[in-house]
Amino acid sequence: MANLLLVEDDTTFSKLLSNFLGKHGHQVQVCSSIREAREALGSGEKQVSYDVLMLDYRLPDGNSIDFLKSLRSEGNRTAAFIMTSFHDVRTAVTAMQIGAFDYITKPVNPEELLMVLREALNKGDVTVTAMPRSRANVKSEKPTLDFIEGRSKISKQLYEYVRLVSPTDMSVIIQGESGTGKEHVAKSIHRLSKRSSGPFVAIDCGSLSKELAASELFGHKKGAFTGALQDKIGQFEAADGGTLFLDEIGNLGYDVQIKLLRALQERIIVPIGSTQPVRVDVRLIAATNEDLMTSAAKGDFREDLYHRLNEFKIEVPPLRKRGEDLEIFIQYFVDKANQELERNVRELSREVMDVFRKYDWPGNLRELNNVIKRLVLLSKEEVATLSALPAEMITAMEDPQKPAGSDLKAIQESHEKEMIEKVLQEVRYNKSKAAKLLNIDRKTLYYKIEKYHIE
Ligand SMILES: Nc1ncnc2c1ncn2[C@@H]1O[C@H](COP(=O)(O)OP(=O)(O)OP(=O)(O)O)[C@@H](O)[C@H]1O
Repeated sequence: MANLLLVEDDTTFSKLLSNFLGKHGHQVQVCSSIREAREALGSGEKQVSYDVLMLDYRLPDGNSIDFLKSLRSEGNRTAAFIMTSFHDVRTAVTAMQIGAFDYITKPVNPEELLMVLREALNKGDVTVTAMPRSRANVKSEKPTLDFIEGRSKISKQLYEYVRLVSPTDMSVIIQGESGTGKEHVAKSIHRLSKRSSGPFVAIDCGSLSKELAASELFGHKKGAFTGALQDKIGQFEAADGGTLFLDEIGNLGYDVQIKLLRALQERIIVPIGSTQPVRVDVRLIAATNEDLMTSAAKGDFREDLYHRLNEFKIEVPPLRKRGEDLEIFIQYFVDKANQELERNVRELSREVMDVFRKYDWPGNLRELNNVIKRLVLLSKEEVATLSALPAEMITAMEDPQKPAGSDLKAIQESHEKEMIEKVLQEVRYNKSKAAKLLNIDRKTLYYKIEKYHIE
């Protein structure tokens, strides 16, 4: 039996859901707003712990992504998943970056809900999936080989770079949208490196609170701060002789960035509260889904650290640009889901394949994996048909405006480009004036002019 916190403002739906989950032996605390959820979670000594948080995306007093973000920054690591209507899927994708375990689309399919819940319970809280993903790795984890490279030109180039940089000791930045497989690429680099018999330690910087980040990375001495009840080894030391993978590195605070730079330059770290430097031999791989150059230009990320990390950069392409790979990945995920869920789906109907080819997969491989898992779970026959896809996905495909209108990033960028061009014309290409009017610094403006090929 699990202890669940359900935050959902649709009372009919939350009643249905809690009855259903109750029948499956779970205890459900229902709240209809963020304020109520905060009360239910308690604080300090009165903190109540839950096994899983189930959050509706839109709530009367805010959205659950911001809510989860603030919970994570307060150190709450309870496994969480978000329930959202199809139109919010992109937002849900960002939720995964901040440590939501998964998302499911509404209307919620009961079998799918139980599957996601089971997986969340198996993984436990995100201390087990994020940082401790590293702790489990401390003893030289052999990265799993359960991945495929793909055959498209862009994938071939990706793995050519991987093979090129692996044997060196260069720091690497892996850049790519959420769910494209950056961690997989990092593991491949480790596996092909001279350090492969050493540990591969992965840390999700997005789920580290500001207060705990330094201690997680560099360790601390007993009594260094309230709550430091004993000495703790940081992940840098845990990765000694191997590879340290920092996912979502852009989320590290400025102070930690300074310490990180020192660790990279001098190959020593100093645990919090200690005066004793510790020598470490670690190769660093960092992943990001934002452009660190822009963050550096904006002053959010230290430029010196950026250059130190950027000895080699690898771009992991979004799924929509991987062409023929889509089919290979579909087959791979169908086989995997058949095995996991004890199903026997041999193929996807032509209509399903059509939808898959037209869809632009904002959540990339992770989203494809999730959609296929659901499809396989709901398909009792050998051929999976449209009926097992979320209805909203099909509607979106039938809407001719959809492909052009759904890529939020593309829309944003095109607006940004238009605005920059307009302002530049207005000030007769005086870049200082333009930067002032656009409320960005000159460096960022130059960067964007280059990025958008503005003449
Ligand atoms: N080459 C691959 N072969 C098979 N599965 C893959 C491959 N790359 C990624 N995946 C699967 O896709 C999902 C996302 O991969 P991964 O976590 O590496 O992405 P990411 O880019 O690091 O995500 P995030 O930006 O959220 O940190 C995982 O379930 C992973 O197993």
